[in-house]
Amino acid sequence: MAANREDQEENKDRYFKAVHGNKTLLQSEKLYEYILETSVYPREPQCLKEIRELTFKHPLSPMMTSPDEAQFLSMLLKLINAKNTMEIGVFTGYSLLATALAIPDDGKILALDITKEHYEKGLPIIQKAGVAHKIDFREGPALPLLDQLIQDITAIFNCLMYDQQRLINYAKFENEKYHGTFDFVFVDADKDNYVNYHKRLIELVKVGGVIGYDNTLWGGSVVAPPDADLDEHILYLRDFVQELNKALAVDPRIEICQISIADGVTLCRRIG
Ligand SMILES: C[S@@+](CC[C@H](N)C(=O)[O-])C[C@H]1O[C@@H](n2cnc3c(N)ncnc32)[C@H](O)[C@@H]1O
Repeated sequence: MAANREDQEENKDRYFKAVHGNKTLLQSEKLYEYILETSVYPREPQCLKEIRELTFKHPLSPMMTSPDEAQFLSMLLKLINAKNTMEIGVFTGYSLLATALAIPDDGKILALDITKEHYEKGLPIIQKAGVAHKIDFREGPALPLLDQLIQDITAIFNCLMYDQQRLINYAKFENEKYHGTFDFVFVDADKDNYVNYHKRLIELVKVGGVIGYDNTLWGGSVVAPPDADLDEHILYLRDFVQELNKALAVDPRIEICQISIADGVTLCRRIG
């Protein structure tokens, strides 16, 4: 019986690690499990649970946004009344579905991912949840897609300006044109491009809007000593995450807040 209980505990531990990977910075996995079991899973909508369970079978499942972070983002979206949103890095769609559920019925999510392959796995669940109409998924590397978006917005404003230039104050319009339209942007993709994303997103998010950068503590590696024995992939991206954190800390156009949830998420509220 005792051996059985030990086996069960060991299986539980193995399951926990397989499922959650390194998705917590908490000292104790038991504490993390407590948070999930007490506050997150009992409140998790059935469709999110389905997409989570589907994703756990995927070999890349540790990439999924953690359920406690998704719950946090969902609350944040409601607090700021977000309606027009963007997500960079969709994977199977767990954080995307959490966003789609949190915004109003006429809300929008521009969802960018380099591949549609994983999104297509989660899509039937998103459709069944009745929120697919809020999602505009675009496949491709996000950086050129953002550049195109900025070009399109500029072209629309230029047309408007041409039509209306006798009626409005040109200088005022010129200032307004980049003042962004997005209430919220969640970035959870290629870390080596985060600084490049920030250069674009700061134009696209509205003043008062929020950009959330995921993985900004990068498994705690941001404070690892130079001779630490880190995985090559972690080590390579750590420099980019540190560079981003430094850049955000001194950017006068935003207020920031580093949230120590999951792998760290930095919220940036545009103020200018
Ligand atoms: C950490 S996963 C996103 C997890 C997702 N937020 C979730 O809740 O499951 C990162 C995603 O970024 C995508 N990605 C990587 N590089 C990209 C790029 N250059 N442009 C767009 N998406 C990219 C990957 O295809 C992957 O789906």
